[in-house]
Amino acid sequence: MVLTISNCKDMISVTLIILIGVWLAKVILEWRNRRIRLIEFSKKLPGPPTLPLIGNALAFACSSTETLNVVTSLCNYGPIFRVWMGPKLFVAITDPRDYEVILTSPKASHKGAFYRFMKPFIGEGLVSGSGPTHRTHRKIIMPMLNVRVLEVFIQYFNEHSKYCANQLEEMVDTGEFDILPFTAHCAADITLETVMGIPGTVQRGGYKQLMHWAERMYEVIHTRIMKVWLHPEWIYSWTEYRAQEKIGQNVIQGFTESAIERKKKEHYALERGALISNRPRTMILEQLITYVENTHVMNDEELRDEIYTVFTAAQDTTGLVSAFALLLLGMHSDTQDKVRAELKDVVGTKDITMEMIPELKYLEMVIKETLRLFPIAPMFVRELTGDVELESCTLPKGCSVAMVPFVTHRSPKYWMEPEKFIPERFLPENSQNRHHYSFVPFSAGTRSCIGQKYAIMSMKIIIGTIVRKYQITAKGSMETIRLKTDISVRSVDGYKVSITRTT
Ligand code: HEM
Repeated sequence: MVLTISNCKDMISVTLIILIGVWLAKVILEWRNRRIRLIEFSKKLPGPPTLPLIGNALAFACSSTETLNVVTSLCNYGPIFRVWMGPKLFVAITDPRDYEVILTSPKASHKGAFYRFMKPFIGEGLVSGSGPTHRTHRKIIMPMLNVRVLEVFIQYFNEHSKYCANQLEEMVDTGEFDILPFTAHCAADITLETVMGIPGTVQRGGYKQLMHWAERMYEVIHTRIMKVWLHPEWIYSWTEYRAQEKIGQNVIQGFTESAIERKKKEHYALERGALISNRPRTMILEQLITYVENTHVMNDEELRDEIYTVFTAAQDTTGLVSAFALLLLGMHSDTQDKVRAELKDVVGTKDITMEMIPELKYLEMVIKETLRLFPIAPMFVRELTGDVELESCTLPKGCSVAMVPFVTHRSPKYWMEPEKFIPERFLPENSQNRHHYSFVPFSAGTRSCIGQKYAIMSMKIIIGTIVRKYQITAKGSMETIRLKTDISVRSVDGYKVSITRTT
């Protein structure tokens, strides 16, 4: 038989079709087996009754004021339980021993699928990305927040905190007001300066659009995560949320790109000697540009997403936790007096220096206690890339694991009088018998917060500068603070305080 070219082509096509068919069948079979395994495993766990197709999704389709109540009440199913969000299995855990296993396991370093809803705003930056690119970028960015760098940043922490305290002058003896806009704008100026390397003028009324979207973005992301019918792209793209997302994306990306362009021009001008600066190039964006120009390890898009990720991760959190801490100090005047006495002792009337930071021990306990009661990330999720063995069971590959610090931080199993604000519980002698992972406001392990030192330092200076100058009072008590969540934990009624000058 003569083998013609067309015969040959036919044979190749048939072979290709067979190979693709075999590969497809293998993929489908593996997927089916994985699903059967997940379903069988889920049957062994306690959890709320499920509906066909949507599972428990309706329980989460609630308002942001109800989300934490829903999650807290689900935790009554025990330290490990299951929830189905449509086709996705979530195993929720609240035991610190299980946190330790998950947070230190290389098979649990992938962020859950829902983090992809953050991508329109922060791309695949450190918070939302996973895999080898994430590991490389983390290795590059983490050392950029070292002590030597923080020594340069402290000047900006002080400068903007003092501006904030001066702005509060106009609120003295005027009655109740919300302190969050003051601390949030102060934190924004600090982060603009130290992360982007550009003058922070939010407290002077600058960057209004950016600030609006920096906050609104979390509400949009949270809504999509919680409402399972908004997950498919073909539905979401028809909604008002997508239209809003586009506007926010343009503002955020436009702002970040122009900051990068300015800094790149500055970088080249300094290289050419056309510009002279007496300041070290330590702001995160400046460090990153120098690194990328030398190594070409990130493209422009990655650089943009990483820098905005660090900006928002630092700004939203430090402003919010400072407001919570001031609210709590307003409700606990004895604690506030102790903080002020320590500040008088350690700092006097000077600026807070690097050497003074570790000496502000009581203030640190106040910040930790605030983070215990109001962990900014009330829950974090990992997707397992392999089986992981806990004490009680083996979690199967492919399931999502939700850790719930909001519940663990308030559990009577690990904390005495958990609903009370008692900073002294963080004294070394009172912490000895506590499991290390019972307090995880910054997460832990390979995906822990890279800005922990920056955060504690900047918050000590924001809170310390305000408390030195003003006596704060707040009505109500811990029990009366109503909470909502839009990724972060927030107070429904704001952070209402009154201030008078300290004598
Ligand atoms: C009170 C302040 C802060 C709190 C409570 C906090 C908390 C957290 C938590 C819980 C995570 C893990 C989130 C998850 O697994 O989904 C995280 C990650 C992260 N944080 Fe923070 N953070 C704070 C401040 C900061 C600051 C000041 C920066 C930067 C200067 C920063 C940068 C980051 C980054 C880049 C990640 C992602 C790390 C990774 O996955 O590799 N954070 N933070």
